[in-house]
Amino acid sequence: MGESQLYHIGFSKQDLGEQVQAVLLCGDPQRARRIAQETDGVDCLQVLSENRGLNSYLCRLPDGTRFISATSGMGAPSLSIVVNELVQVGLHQIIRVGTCGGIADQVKVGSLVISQAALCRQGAAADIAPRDYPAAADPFLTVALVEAAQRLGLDYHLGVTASVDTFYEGQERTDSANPQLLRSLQGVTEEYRQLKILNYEMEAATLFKMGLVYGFSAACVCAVLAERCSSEKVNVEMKKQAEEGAVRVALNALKK
Ligand SMILES: O=P(O)(O)O[C@H]1O[C@H](CO)[C@@H](O)[C@H]1O
Ligand SMILES: O=c1cc[nH]c(=O)[nH]1
Repeated sequence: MGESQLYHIGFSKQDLGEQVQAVLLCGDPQRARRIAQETDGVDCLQVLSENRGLNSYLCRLPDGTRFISATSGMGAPSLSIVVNELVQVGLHQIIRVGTCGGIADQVKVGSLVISQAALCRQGAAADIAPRDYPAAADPFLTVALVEAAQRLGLDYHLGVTASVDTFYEGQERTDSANPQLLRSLQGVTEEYRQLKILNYEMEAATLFKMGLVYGFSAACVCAVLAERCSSEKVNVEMKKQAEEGAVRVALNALKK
């Protein structure tokens, strides 16, 4: 690794060559790879790094738009490191392309949630800004995602996301190694449903606070893989199709 390459993401500003501003950022490294190498209309110009499984790829769309497809890893601590380094190499626009569990009744498996803001139950975010600092997405980039979903005719919901630090306890799952939830977490999903929160995921709120504090545009589109008010299960049969919808929306929002 050369000296100017960032320690975790494993590439430097120089590796990007021409101007690149946007990143599609996924928790799953294989989703980042599929966007770059298996998506119609995406030309993968270079594997930038696979350091620590934080895969990143330099890509080009048919209209010439260059972007990076990259992995944040799961959860806010990993995302905070990757995003900090992406900003250091000059990236200004970060769209999280994730998966989530639906909370609101209308948020069904296979649909998409575009987050306008997030409830932040994330420890890492407290190292970025005070706890009460807003976790709001960039409005312009969020509208670009909404317009892309409309153009593509995909089923989407726009609203508030709950970003939490754990997939099991924090999302009120009891079918796990820890069936005994803290009293403070018992009933939290129903409380969020009543607060009109749309979905659970694990990175958006910290990304949004970082965007506002560091001065880059942040947005998030997630594919819905579970309906948490009726089940704890992730619907693996629908995963590929739902993820492809989120990827198409993000790519469509990037076009010049
Ligand atoms: O599919 P990704 O982008 O990883 O997002 C969701 O999936 C992971 C949990 O399964 C968490 O990272 C959560 O936010
Ligand atoms: O239920 C889910 C599904 C995907 N990702 C989450 O964080 N929760």
